[in-house]
Amino acid sequence: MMSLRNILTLIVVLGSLLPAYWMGISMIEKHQHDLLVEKELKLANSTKGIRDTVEKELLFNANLTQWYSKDRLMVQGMHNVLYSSVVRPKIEDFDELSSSISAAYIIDRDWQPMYEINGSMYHLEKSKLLATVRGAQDLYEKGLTFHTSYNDENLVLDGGPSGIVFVSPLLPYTLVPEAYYEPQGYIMVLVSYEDLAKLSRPFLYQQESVSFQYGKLNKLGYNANRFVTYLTLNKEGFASPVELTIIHRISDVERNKELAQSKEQMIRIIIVALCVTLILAILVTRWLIQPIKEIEKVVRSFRRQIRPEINPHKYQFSEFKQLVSLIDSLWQRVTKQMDQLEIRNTALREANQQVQDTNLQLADFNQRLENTVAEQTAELRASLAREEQYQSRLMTLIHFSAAHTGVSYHDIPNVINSGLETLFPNYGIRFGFAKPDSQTVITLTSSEGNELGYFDCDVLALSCDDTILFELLKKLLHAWLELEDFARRDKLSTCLNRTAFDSDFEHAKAEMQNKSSDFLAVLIVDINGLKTLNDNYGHDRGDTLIVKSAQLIRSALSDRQYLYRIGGDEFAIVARECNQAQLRQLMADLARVQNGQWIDLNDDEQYPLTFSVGGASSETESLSQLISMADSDMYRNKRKYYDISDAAIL
Ligand SMILES: Nc1nc2c(ncn2[C@@H]2O[C@H](COP(=O)(O)OP(=O)(O)OP(=O)(O)O)[C@@H](O)[C@H]2O)c(=O)[nH]1
Repeated sequence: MMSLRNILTLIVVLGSLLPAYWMGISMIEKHQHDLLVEKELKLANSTKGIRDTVEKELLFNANLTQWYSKDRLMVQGMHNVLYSSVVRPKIEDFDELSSSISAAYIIDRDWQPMYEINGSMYHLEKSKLLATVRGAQDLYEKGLTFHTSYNDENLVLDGGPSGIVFVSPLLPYTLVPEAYYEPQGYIMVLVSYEDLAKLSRPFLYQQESVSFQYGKLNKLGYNANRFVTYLTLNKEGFASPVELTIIHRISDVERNKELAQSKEQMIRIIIVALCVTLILAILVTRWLIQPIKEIEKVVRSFRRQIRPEINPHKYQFSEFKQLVSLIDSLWQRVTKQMDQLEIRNTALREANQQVQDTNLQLADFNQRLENTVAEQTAELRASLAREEQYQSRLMTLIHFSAAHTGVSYHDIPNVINSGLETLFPNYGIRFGFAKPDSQTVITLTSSEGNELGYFDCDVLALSCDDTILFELLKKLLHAWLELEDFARRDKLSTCLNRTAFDSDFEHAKAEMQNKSSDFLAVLIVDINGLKTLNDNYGHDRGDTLIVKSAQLIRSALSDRQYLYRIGGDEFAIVARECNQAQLRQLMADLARVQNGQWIDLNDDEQYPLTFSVGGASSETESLSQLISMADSDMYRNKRKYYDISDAAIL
């Protein structure tokens, strides 16, 4: 932003320089115009000066010529030995009187050259000039002066080769018009153009020249560098007026140089005038802006919050004094009000700080409250989700436990495992009727001690909810499996019953056909002499025999070999992975376990516990023939038993 000081400086400087500049330009233009006029005037004056000088000189020379032609001593000296000695001094005086006479000849009445000044009589005698001037004899006899031009370099020894010639007859008489005279001789004066040009030199600039032509030349074409004037010299005693063409060759270079020098001088003067004006303008500006600078100082001081020292004598103008005084009073009022405002602001800042502190505390409290609410909400949401998931799993469990209808016994593990995968997808819990080879087996046992099935499950890995859910599942399954087991169990012997045998044997055959097991063996066991015991000691004793027989048979079996009571005193064993050799071993074991076995009838009576065993393995028999072959084998062994018994009794 421009300051008032700069604008004022600009106005003063421009206001003073611009008029001076315009005035200077106008002066230069006027001066140039004057110079051009002066140039024309000088040119005209030069030409006039040349013409006047030449005219004056020629007139002077003509006068001298005529005057000397009437000098009595010279006329007498022409043909008089006594006076002849005065001719030369006379002619020498003549030469001294005129600065422009190039040569002068004195010629006798017979046109014989006699004296010369700066000439050659020899050459004059032979020159055309002499012949020419002789031709004007009738003019001489009238006492007139003849004039012509010459162009012969030999006629003037020290001077120009061309010029004007004046010839006047030497007459001892006073001239009377229309009278005839007899010339006593002739005086011939040669004025060279070169000498006339020397006389014109003061009127010429360097590189300018002037030349002369005898007569009036009208055929000169226009040339801007040439100024032509005509001189007509008419004098009493001349045969005719002398006409001379003066050709002044002008040099514009020199004249323009003079103009340029004059213009340069004028410009210098104007520049000096402009500088002086500028200095004056600066001085005036400094004087004018002094109070403005003082006001600026005052304003800067106020801006720095410092009250300046105000000196009224530094201001030339009363307006500035009033302005500074006004600013000072305003500043005092503003300072007072600012102090009051500062006090209020301090109070407001403190109040604001308190509000901010309170707000911060509130914000902190809100934040903590929000965090607590968010945490509790998240916990609640998670709890609800867990509850929902738990309920969903419970519902799954309920649906699962309620969907037992129509499931065959051998499909039960598949159904249970499917349910386990749904309920405990992350734990890999498995269920089966066969005991797995694992460290984490959980056995499901019936209320009567029968093993209903096996879980392969790491209970410790289960979460609290999953443990509860698993226990619930176990209980539900326990009820289901116990019911199934009850249906498959013979009450008396606690062995599996005939229904279970039919089902299990069909399942075992199916496994064989699916190649999931190598061999299958079936054994038929029939108790010996049950009818006799029943008949003689009652059914209770018979039941005891059945129960103890079942216990003995079971003691000989492994985990993969199952015992079934398929008739009153008849049992069946289904043995998986059992070839012919293993079958023989099992039959041997069954024979071994019954050795020395009996039941007590009373204190001193016992009844032998024996049974006949027959078996068949799929290694040697077809599956469809296994039971009948085992049965046949058992009867064969029973007959052997009785044969041996009968033989012993007999
Ligand atoms: N105490 C008792 N007897 C039964 C039971 N079921 C069937 N019996 C009897 O068992 C007897 C079987 O007779 P048999 O087939 O001749 O058998 P056995 O007397 O052992 O003769 P062998 O088989 O040839 O050795 C019948 O008298 C049946 O009444 C039962 O649950 N309890």
